[in-house]
Amino acid sequence: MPDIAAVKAALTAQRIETPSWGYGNSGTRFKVFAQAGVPRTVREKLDDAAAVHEFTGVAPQVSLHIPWDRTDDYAALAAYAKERGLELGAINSNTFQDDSYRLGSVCHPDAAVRRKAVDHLLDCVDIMDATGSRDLKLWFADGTNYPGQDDVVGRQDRLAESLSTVYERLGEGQRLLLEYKLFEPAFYTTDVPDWGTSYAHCLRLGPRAKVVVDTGHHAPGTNIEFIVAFLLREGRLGAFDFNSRFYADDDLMVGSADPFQLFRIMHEVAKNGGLAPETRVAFMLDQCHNIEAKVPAVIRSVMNVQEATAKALLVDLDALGAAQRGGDVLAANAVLMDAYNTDVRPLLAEIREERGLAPDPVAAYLASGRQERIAAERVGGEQAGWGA
Ligand SMILES: O=C[C@H](O)[C@H](O)[C@H](O)[C@H](O)CO
Ligand SMILES: [Zn+2]
Ligand SMILES: [Zn+2]
Repeated sequence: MPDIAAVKAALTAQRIETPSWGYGNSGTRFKVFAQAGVPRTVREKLDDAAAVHEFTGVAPQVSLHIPWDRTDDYAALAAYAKERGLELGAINSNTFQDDSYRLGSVCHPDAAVRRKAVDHLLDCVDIMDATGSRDLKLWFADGTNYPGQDDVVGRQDRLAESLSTVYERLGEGQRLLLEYKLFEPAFYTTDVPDWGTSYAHCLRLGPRAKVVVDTGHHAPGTNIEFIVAFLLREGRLGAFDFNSRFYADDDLMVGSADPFQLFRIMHEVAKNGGLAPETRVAFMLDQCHNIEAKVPAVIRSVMNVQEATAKALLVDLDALGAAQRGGDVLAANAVLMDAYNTDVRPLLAEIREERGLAPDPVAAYLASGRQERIAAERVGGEQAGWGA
């Protein structure tokens, strides 16, 4: 049976990184709904991230997205975050919102456009030097919409060349994380469409290049936990972009669409050393709260990851191993389902209370009146959102 003290220690040590853009306005091509109290500045986004950490105790890092979070003094921004108990986490590049990237960025046929994209990526590494961030997170919208539009191998050559230029620039302790995505905004080929393509480029680059698994970026029915287990075995799982979806890259609250899938993923993570600090897997959220209140939604998402992790840590690995070695299919499956069907909310409430936190962070946040306060204070100015 799992050692409860060890389970509690692992849950207390968990670190979940929240996305700055999750606090801003977001939507779809049909509508971006503005909400009262939405941040207007990167510092107000950090204030919201600090509130999530204040109520959950396990969200001390926040990812930035450049240029959405561009500022004049990143060292000062890091100090602002530190004063609020936060660290600036992954730096996300953005080579998908400039007109010159219509036919791609690092894979674009035109060398001048590729140069522009690579210069932006190098700027992001400069920002990492200033913020103390260790991870450069790269997602490319690059791809094609019609057969024949461009040369598949040619685009891979351009991608490899661009990535190696950036990899060479990485400083001490810094990593390059390459995110894949099946489709959107490209609808025929995507230049980094799946884990295999990202993994192959990472192998070619070197040991500090790792794969990002965004849980919304797979074809329906993909066994994501297999990919996670494989990458952990290879030492190439760099990070998660957690969210959930019913159809495509819906970016809904992690665990809201398929909590069993999240549990299966966290089972492979916990079982294969993915929670160990030295493995350096970053657990990030990548979500957009188009219609729901944003800070409570991020708090709920952090709790969903905690619950899936707690269930995964309660798997009786000895019993599971024995059943697997004995070929006892039903017993092996039952071991996992026992853990999954365990209500871990009392355990998590107990851990929070032992840390001086409220047992139910969402209820405590809503009762704090902070949501009403920021809605009253954050009037005027331009609300943050995609592209703002
Ligand atoms: O679909 C886009 C990817 O998930 C990226 O991680 C992107 O940078 C992020 O979603 C912000 O839009
Ligand atoms: Zn993502
Ligand atoms: Zn995505």
